[in-house]
Amino acid sequence: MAAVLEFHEVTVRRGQSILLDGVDWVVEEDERWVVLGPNGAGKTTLMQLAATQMHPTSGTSDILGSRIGKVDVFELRPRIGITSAAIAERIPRGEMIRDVVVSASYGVLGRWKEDYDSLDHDRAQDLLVEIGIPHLAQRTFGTLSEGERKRVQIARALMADPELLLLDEPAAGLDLGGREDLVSTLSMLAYDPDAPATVLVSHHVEEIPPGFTHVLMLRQGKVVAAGLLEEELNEANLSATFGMPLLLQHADGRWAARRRSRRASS
Ligand SMILES: Nc1ncnc2c1ncn2[C@@H]1O[C@H](COP(=O)(O)OP(=O)(O)OP(=O)(O)O)[C@@H](O)[C@H]1O
Repeated sequence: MAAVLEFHEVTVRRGQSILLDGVDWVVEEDERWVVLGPNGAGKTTLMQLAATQMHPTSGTSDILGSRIGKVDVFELRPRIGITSAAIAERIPRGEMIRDVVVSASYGVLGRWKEDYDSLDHDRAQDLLVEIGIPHLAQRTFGTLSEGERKRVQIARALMADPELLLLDEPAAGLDLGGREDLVSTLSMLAYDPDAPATVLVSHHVEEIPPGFTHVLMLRQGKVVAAGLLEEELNEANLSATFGMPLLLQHADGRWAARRRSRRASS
């Protein structure tokens, strides 16, 4: 199995701050990773490296078989699908949903004068069906709920048939129903053998979709644990990652965590 992402001793420094500190990480093509960590742990920095938007200060980063720093990243980027709040902000509010999705095949945000052929439109429509929102094709982005917008972004990220899918906090800001809808969509993708290698960033174990296989846990730029979810996602690692004693439950493929009560831990 080929590695789609390979970080070796990756460190990122900005002035006196160390954003990531000696990170080793390998993602293979059939794996679905969740990256967990508290605010400021370095998750966004890690995603920027994975998206080829940043170089390590030291160490090496290989994405889709190419060493970052020695390759034209503009050739790599169309092979990577990304959803993030920053990208969502740049989607024009008056854009029709089918155009938000189809324009990803040209790597543009906001339709201009490109010609898309019927194959592109068919693929965009198929993705909207797969993500569960075909009825929104004629709506404009500005009229959608947060949960609907998140799903449009996932369809858009899949449009160019990427080899690596990066989802930066896709459930942020969703209500309970929206989160559950999104988790089940991501779970469906996780179980699809044709879906790309996927990395999902989250603050919450409740957002881990069934079918995800691996976890990377970060605290203060350092890897606390990385490996198979069933081995590495445990109370000791989660408590060390979030810096407090946590109880962790796992039932029906879903995870839940809460602070261990002081009485129970004494
Ligand atoms: N240019 C910079 N100079 C100095 N420090 C920075 C710079 N950019 C980010 N940081 C710091 O690096 C740390 C990691 O930031 P990052 O955004 O990667 O964390 P995160 O895990 O994504 O956090 P959150 O969950 O809050 O989004 C933070 O403490 C942040 O303040």
